[in-house]
Amino acid sequence: MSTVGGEIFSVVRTDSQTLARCGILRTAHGIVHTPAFMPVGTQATIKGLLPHLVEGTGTEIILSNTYHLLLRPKPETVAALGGLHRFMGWHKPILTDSGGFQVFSLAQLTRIEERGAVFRSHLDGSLVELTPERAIEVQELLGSDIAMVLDHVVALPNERSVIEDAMERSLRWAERCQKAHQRKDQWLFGIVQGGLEPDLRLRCVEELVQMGFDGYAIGGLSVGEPPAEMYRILDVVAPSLPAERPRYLMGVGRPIDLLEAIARGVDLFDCVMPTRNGRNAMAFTEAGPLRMRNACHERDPRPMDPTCPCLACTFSRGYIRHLFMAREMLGPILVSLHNIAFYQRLLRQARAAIEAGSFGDFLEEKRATWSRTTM
Ligand SMILES: CNc1nc2cc3c(=O)[nH]c(N)nc3c(CCO)c2[nH]1
Ligand SMILES: [Zn+2]
Repeated sequence: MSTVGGEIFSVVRTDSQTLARCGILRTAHGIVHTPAFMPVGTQATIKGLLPHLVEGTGTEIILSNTYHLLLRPKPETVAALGGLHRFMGWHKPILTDSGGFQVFSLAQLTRIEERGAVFRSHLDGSLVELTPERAIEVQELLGSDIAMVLDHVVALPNERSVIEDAMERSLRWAERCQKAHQRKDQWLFGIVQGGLEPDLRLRCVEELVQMGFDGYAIGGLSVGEPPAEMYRILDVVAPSLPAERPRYLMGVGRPIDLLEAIARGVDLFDCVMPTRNGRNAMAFTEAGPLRMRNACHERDPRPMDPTCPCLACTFSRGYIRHLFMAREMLGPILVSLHNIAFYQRLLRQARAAIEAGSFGDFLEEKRATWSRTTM
C-alpha cells in the first residue's frame, strides 16, 4: 500500500440508472477525474504531440510502457535524467504498464518461465529477461505514479487449461511484485486475468483482493474477442472488484466500448486507437469516422467536427486532406490531437451524465447514434 497523500480513490457520484460512477483518483503528480481516458505514450511521447498540446485536450493522465523503455533508452538512463516526468516534460500523472502484454504481443520467441519472461528484443534480437522483480524495479526507476504488476497474458480463444495456468502464474507474479515494490509515492495495481471463464476471473479477483492492491486492472481483454464477450466478462468482473478502488480496463477501446464499460463500473481506460487511427488519417467525429484522404474532402472548408473545440478543428478538411496527400508531418499530428480531444470530450460528457444521474440515457443515445457507424 502506498502512502501518497490522502485516500487513493473516492467515489463522488454513482449513476442512478447504471453502475457508472464518477471518482477522484489521487496521485503524487495530481488528481484524475474518473471515468478517465489515458492516451498511450509508449516510448515517452504521445507520438507527434508536445505535452502542452496533450494537456489542452483535457488529458489528466497518460500511459507509458515498461517494455519499450526497458529496451531503449533503458530505465537507468531515464532515472539519470530525472525520471519519466522530467524526461518527457509531462508533469501530471503517468501510469506505466508492466510489459506483460508486450512480451506476448511484440517480443519474439518469448519463453514464459516461472522466474519470468525471456524474449528476444524486437529492436536488435538480443536476449532479455523480464521478471516480476525487474518489472517493478523498472517502474520505480521511471518514477510513474501508478505501476502495474507483471502478468502472463495469453491469446484468446484458448484452452481453459492454458488460461488457468497463465492466470495462476499471474497471481504468483503479482505477489512477487507486491513484495518487491518499495516506492511509497507510487501506487501498485493488480491485474485480473482468466480469459473468458467467469469462474477463473472471480477466483483471480478474490486472490488479488486478498493480497490488497491500490487499484485493480481487468486484463486479458481487447485481444481479439467479440465485444459482446468482453461485455459479458465485465458484467461479472467489474462489480466484483472493491467499490472503493479504481477499476482499469486495459487496452480499451472504441468510443462505444468505453461507454459500455463505464456503465458496468469501470473508471480508467487506455487505448492506442485515437493516436494510431489519427496517424492513419482516420478522424473520430460525432457523426461517425472520417477518412481524411478521401477525395470528397478536397475542397471542403468545414472543420473535421464543427462541434469540436480542438486546435486541429480550426483548419479545413481540405487542408488536412492536403497534408496527408503531401505526406506532411502536420497531418498525423493534427488528427491525433483531434482524436484525443474527441475521446476526452466524450468522457467529459460521460462524467456530466453520471453527475446528472442519467448515464443510462446517455449510453442509449450513443448506441443509437453510433449503431449506424463503426464507433
Ligand atoms: C489493445 N488491447 C490490450 N489488451 C490488453 C491487455 C493487457 C493485459 O492483460 N495486461 C497488461 N499488462 N497489459 C495489457 C494491455 C496493454 C495496455 O494497453 C492490453 N492492451
Ligand atoms: Zn477537433
